[in-house]
Amino acid sequence: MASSPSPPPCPEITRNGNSDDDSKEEGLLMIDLERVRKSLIRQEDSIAFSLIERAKFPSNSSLYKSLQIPGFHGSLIQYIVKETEILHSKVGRYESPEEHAFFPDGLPLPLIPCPPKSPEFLHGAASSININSTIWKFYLEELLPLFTKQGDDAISYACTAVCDLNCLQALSRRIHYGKFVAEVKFRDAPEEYGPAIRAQDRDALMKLLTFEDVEEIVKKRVEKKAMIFSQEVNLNEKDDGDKQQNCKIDPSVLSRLYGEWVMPLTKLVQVEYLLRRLDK
Ligand SMILES: C=C(O[C@@H]1C=C(C(=O)O)C=C[C@H]1O)C(=O)O
Repeated sequence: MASSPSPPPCPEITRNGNSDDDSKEEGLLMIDLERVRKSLIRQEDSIAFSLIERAKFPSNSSLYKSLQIPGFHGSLIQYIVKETEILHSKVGRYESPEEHAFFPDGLPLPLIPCPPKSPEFLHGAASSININSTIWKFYLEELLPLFTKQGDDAISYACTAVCDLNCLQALSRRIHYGKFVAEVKFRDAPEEYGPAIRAQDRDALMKLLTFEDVEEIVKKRVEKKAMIFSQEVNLNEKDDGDKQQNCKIDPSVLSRLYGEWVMPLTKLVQVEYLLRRLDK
């Protein structure tokens, strides 16, 4: 990945995190966790819509098989994602600590000027955490078969791949947002996290950062969002029919996606980040 200039901080968080007034800081950091959670809630919309868009196309499995492209070894999806990331890197996408490439090796530096440096919100170790290879694998192998119809239309591979790219990027952004979640949790209670970090105790960290009641709410909310966002909208109420049946995507897939992958992987990112949070 491009190494300079250094990434800008998350603007929402830094505004409050820069306070040097200790008496105010505690209250502000509580707000920060709320802000971070708000961002996660907004990202649910992006994930739900990206899956609904991908569900327009059949599985189109040829897209994921190796094929002959001059100068490239791999599948069409790999080619499209890799080339897109090269372009995005040239315009500074990966200078943001919220963005992570699926093919980070050898990305070009930005060709355009980047915003001026400001203090970073995350610990420097954050940039070494990238679990996109895990996200890539579960998305292609386990998630796609759950919400796409089996079949190959032979004509819309490129459009299908663009939808896959949007899904992958939305999932990656959400899961790696765990770095920000972990940072605000640490700043909020360094005395609780400190001993577990020094002992490099993964289980203790996982316990500290887990809120099961929040996770249950998240699963219910994403299922409801999937149902509302993917309904056919009719102006005549009598044409509404069975709302659940007319969905473009099975709403329970969203709840499963969050329960089995998104939240466990967000927590994995949080643990990985915290383990390095006190590194010098
Ligand atoms: C993200 C948080 O940390 C954990 C992970 C969650 C998630 O990924 O949605 C939800 C609750 C927590 O167990 C949080 O506390 O909001």
